[in-house]
Amino acid sequence: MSNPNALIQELLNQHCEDMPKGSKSIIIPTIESNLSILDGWDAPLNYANIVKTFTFKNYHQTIAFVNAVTWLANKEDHHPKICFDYNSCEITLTTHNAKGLTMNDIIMAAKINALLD
Ligand SMILES: C[C@H](O)[C@H](O)[C@H]1CNC2=NC(N)=NC(=O)C2=N1
Repeated sequence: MSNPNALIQELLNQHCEDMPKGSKSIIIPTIESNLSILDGWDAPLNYANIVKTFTFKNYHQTIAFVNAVTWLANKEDHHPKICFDYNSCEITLTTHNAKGLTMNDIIMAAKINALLD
């Protein structure tokens, strides 16, 4: 088994790909092995999506993060659901065109975590 940092770096080196309508979602073992290296991300809804809640000190920090995530989403053309409050932000990733999870969601999760490194 490769070291987690190398696997995360591999994800960070990748970019989201175009997923036409009807694209296949990834299988549960692939989701689980990636989640085991992605700090804080869970698949609570029967692997339909992955979710992580980030917490911050105040609204300035929260919206700076939200702005960074929206910038990344447009750059990668893969758009998460973002719910935020004064000091927290819940990100939900799924691939609408696959009606489930694809590697785009895994890549985005790694890139979102890296925003806070
Ligand atoms: C045409 C465009 O690339 C697609 O509609 C993209 C845009 N962003 C997307 N974001 C997400 N989360 N799922 C998609 O299927 C998706 N499709």
